[in-house]
Amino acid sequence: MTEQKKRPYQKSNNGSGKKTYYGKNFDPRKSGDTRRNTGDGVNVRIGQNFPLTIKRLGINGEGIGYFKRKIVFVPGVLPNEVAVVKVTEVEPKYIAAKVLKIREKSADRVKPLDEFADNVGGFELEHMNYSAQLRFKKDVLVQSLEKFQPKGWSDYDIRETIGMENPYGYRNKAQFPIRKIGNELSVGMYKRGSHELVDLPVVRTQTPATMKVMRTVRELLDKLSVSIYNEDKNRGTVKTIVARVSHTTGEVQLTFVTNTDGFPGDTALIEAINKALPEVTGIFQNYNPGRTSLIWGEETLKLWGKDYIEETILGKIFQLSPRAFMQLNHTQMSVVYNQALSALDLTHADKLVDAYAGVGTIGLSLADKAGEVRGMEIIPEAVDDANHNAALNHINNAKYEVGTAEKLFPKWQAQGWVADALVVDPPRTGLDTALRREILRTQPEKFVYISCNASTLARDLVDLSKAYQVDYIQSIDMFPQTARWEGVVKLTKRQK
Ligand SMILES: C[S@@+](CC[C@H](N)C(=O)[O-])C[C@H]1O[C@@H](n2cnc3c(N)ncnc32)[C@H](O)[C@@H]1O
Repeated sequence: MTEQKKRPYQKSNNGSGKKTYYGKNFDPRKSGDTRRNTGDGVNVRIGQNFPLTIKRLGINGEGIGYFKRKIVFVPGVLPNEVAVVKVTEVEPKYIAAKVLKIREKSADRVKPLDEFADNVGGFELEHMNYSAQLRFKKDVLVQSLEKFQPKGWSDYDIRETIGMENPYGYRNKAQFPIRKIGNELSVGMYKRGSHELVDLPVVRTQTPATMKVMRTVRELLDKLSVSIYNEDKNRGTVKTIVARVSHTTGEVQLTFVTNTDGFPGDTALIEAINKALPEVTGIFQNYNPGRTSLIWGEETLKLWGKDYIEETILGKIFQLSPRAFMQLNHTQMSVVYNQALSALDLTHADKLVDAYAGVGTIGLSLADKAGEVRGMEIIPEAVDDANHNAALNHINNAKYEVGTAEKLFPKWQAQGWVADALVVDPPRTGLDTALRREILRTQPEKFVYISCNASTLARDLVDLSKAYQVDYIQSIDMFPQTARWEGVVKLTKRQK
């Protein structure tokens, strides 16, 4: 088979007059062909260096500059900086590059507290001072609105991002793979764009409690010679360690994700954990065999201790089993829910729908302000937890059902249960088209959209703004030091 046939993805004229075919993973350095005319007359090759002025940050926190009018993405740089960069990827629509040297530094640049921040994912903004990070999060929203242009967007009241007093130590769950590298155990995160695991003794965005458990468990696994997963051979037992702490009680739930059904050495390990870490109140095994990009498998077994940890949110208690979803930042989660509460302005006559409910944290927190609450969620265990949490808090006016928002919302309306108020909190993909259509058809009086993706929010607002006006958008920083955005939108029905 010829080279062309193997890589039929995209064509490029490499300047020689011949057509060359490049695949997604094609590395021209290995083929000896390093020149790329990217189809727009811009000749650039992988490995080429040039100085670049950074104009702004993109939605993933990467710096954006232009090389001969072509967009260049560079992680780790800030607006107004001038950097010498080296091209790592050339694509028809963009160039990717890495920084070699920063010639002119931004006044917003700070030294990251996490020394590995430039290397592993999840710390995209740690080199930027915190007030600049908050400005960036407002800007991400503006960029998305500018791109999709929902009705009236340029007049939206976009409020200053609510940040944290201390933008560190907020992550209440650590989920770290573990591998044996040489004679050492590494527990941490993968290097950006690679499969190289970096051992992380300190991660400043994590709560100290999760890191203490992580590091102590690493030592105990080593001391007791517990079998560790070897990915190359697809053998061994412990793959991932998950530690989740309750902000309310300080209790830690510990889960070992394993490659094997059995867990040799677990009795001695549990005994040692009990002695060294009294804050661990429940230990679980989740079985997830083989090479897979999914962290969790289907089966979870309690090895020792309590079934749940308990968390309090706006005065309500929530029991969390190992797989139950809970926002990672307890402090900012309360800010988001309070924002939703004040934007909804519920009365005891209101029927409220809590769409994309997880374990019911939003609807149950708001239940005593509403007449009735119904929620839906696609994960059956989460729905069981939501109904269980309703009973635990003596909430009699809320019930949760398994199913998609796009199916159940219209079904309830058709059955005569018509919502006065709606809160949606979808995953990053945003609202399903069918749900948007149904919202436009039924137009609940009160409507709040909680979003974790400015881009899909802006897309959804193109539809929703046909019937609703956007009163304001409040960004809330749920993930300091990262580029991730979160916000609450208050929508009001347009006057006919
Ligand atoms: C961003 S989480 C929000 C969870 C919850 N509201 C909270 O604050 O913890 C989104 C939830 O939507 C659920 N989900 C995803 N697609 C859904 C759909 N089409 N209909 C209903 N729920 C869905 C996910 O399982 C997940 O629990």
